[in-house]
Amino acid sequence: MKEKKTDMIIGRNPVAEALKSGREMERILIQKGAGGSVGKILSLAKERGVILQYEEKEFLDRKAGGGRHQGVIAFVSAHEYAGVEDMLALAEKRGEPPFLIVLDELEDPHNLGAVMRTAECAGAHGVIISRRRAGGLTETVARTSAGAVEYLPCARVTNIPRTLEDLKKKGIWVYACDMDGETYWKQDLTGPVALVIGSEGRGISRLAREKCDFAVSIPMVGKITSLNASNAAAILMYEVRKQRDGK
Ligand SMILES: C[S@@+](CC[C@H](N)C(=O)[O-])C[C@H]1O[C@@H](n2cnc3c(N)ncnc32)[C@H](O)[C@@H]1O
Repeated sequence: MKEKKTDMIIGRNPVAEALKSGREMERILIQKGAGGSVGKILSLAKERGVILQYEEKEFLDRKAGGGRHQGVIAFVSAHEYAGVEDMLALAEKRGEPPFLIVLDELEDPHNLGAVMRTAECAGAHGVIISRRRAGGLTETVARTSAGAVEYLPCARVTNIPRTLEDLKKKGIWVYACDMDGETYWKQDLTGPVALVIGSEGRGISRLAREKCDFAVSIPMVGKITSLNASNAAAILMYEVRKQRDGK
């Protein structure tokens, strides 16, 4: 029989968001005596009939590999990745031009989590990551995203340049986010857009860059040569939001 894959979700906020999103949940470990916002998690879990298992702090520490669990750990079915088609369908359902983020082999799970969080808040329709380098939607990503992974479609693709080519064929304008580009507020980002963000060390690969229609840049006036990838992504995603909201 095929074994069902499970993931752990650690911490109050991510577990609460997973419960609210309706994600299939096997059980939740609760630290004995934990109070405060745990009450909300308990009522959400009871509403959904999720099994609650009360344990001592040391037990949760062992499971989480440390004390960062805030008294709550959930076991959920492994994350299912979306396809680019699901993102386009979501855009259509919302009656909006597609708004996608493509991460060209970002490596730091904290950056991926932060991008997922901002993308969800800014109303993007999905984040596309590379199967080759990115570690996927791990527990660290889920926690850093503050639960955004529960709501925002994420697709894993084997070849980013080919994916960019496919997006262009679907009428989406592909923007390389790069230090060497046109100042971002001078660009019209109101149409169907995919923002490509490069990796922490290498930036956007040459092959991916060649597939981009435009390059957008956030002006750099200090001595440091680039912004953190998730910060750059956040600025550009909110420029799309601002332009789309007509402000
Ligand atoms: C840490 S930077 C990569 C730096 C890398 N050493 C390079 O030279 O490309 C990670 C990514 O964040 C985005 N980024 C950082 N600063 C940016 C800026 N000023 N304008 C546009 N995108 C930027 C780009 O997508 C970049 O590839």
